[in-house]
Amino acid sequence: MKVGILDSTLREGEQTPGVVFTTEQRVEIAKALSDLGVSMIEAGHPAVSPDIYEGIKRIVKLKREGEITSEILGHSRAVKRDVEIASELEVDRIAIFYGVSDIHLKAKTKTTREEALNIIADVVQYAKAHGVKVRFTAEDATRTDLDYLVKVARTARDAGADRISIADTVGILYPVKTRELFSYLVKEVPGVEFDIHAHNDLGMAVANALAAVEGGATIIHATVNGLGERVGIVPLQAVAAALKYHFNVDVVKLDRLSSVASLVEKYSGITMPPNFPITGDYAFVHKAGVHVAGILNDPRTYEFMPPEVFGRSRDYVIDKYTGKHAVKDRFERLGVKLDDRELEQVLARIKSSEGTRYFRDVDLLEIAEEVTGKVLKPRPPERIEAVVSVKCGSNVYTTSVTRRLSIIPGVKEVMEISGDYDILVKVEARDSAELNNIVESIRSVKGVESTLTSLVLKKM
Ligand SMILES: CC(=O)SCCNC(=O)CCNC(=O)[C@H](O)C(C)(C)COP(=O)(O)OP(=O)(O)OC[C@H]1O[C@@H](n2cnc3c(N)ncnc32)[C@H](O)[C@@H]1OP(=O)(O)O
Ligand SMILES: O=C(O)CCC(=O)C(=O)O
Ligand SMILES: [Mg+2]
Repeated sequence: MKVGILDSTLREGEQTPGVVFTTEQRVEIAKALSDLGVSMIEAGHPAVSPDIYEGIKRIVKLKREGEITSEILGHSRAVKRDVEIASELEVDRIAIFYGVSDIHLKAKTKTTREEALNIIADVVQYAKAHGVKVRFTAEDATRTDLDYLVKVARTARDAGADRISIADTVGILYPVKTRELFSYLVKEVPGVEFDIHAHNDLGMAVANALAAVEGGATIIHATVNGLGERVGIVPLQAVAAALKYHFNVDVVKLDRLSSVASLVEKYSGITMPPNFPITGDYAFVHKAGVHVAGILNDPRTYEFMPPEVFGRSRDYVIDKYTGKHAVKDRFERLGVKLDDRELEQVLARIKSSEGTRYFRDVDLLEIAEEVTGKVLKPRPPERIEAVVSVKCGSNVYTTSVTRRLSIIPGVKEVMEISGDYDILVKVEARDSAELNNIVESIRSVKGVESTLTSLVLKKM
């Protein structure tokens, strides 16, 4: 199967409310995406602002120096000045978009269908005359009259575009319809390749992307963590995993997805929910007793692929949903031997402790000590705990920083305090690399001026 990823974190992703990348961040993200192995990077729309222009310039330089290998694209309206700005940067490809549904023609560009075809042909030819590859994007394609959409695609092709992006701009497709649409376009407009740009308004973007590929699309647009206008587009990590699972295609280096996701989380300020596919904190964490008993025998019972493929590891949590197999395993890992009767008693205590969200190892040891009447061997904590003191900038509303800090994964408690620092954050991490990521996330919150991190060495 021929399919690649166009990553649009730097263009569509930066259209997420509240997200702005600095030039440095843009370059760092582009480098990380290239190292990840995406085929194309939509690096931004250079006519939008001087910093985007500068960022793309530096990305193109890295491409020339061999530091970046993905194809670099600049976005552009069907406006000659936009094309000139993109082509002076010597990007590999200019992606020219034009809204082609009647709604867009009427409300935005105020053109007739015929006029729009002329504009598209004219601007695509103009870009080609600058010696650059051209993708034409039919914006709002999925609400466009199908016969007219075919005319648009043929016009762009005849003017020199070798790729056409079919944009589901308001995210209304569903998979069967998507496959039919792409099969039809591939048949009706030979001589070009198609991209799918799927928005996630109805939560079907990944499914639509796969359906488009079945219909003949060869490039999927995605963003890291699914960033983009409104609710965003196809999340890179989910679609990459789906392509691996269903078609055994490696579109990126899967074991690097997590680190790129963390990087974009840090720079975008948009935190991944813990239940986010593949790279969310809970993507490979199990809970129900039946599930844990299953995975202890064979992880395939409740995992579609091993977490190690994605550079992650498996875990399970203990609360009232737990069963004897999980508790037994947890105590074995802690090096504590309990007989069946003791395990049953521990389990009964866990189940009757209303409202407890997690039983950490230290809590389990405490219960086991009560049940057995023995002092059990204390052991070093298997998770690193730390306290991060945070100083806010002047004129910053501390409570708004507190709120933002409290949703960072790994943050367990946030307190506003008096004294040299303004906020105290208790964090918990699996290892020092994860602790470092959490502290970096704290430092990137708007309003945080400085931090001081203290490791917890012993707790009584
Ligand atoms: C679905 C998508 O996400 S497509 C990508 C959208 N990307 C962007 O909007 C990038 C960020 N945008 C910007 O920085 C600005 O909107 C700019 C620089 C592009 C244009 O700014 P301005 O000239 O101030 O115009 P403004 O944004 O208010 O309005 C858009 C104008 O572009 C026109 N336009 C919109 N789309 C297109 C297009 N694809 N081709 C040509 N003209 C277009 C509109 O008709 C309107 O023209 P008007 O000034 O004659 O009324
Ligand atoms: O250029 C594209 O492929 C897509 C443009 C866009 O972001 C959209 O229509 O949603
Ligand atoms: Mg879009």
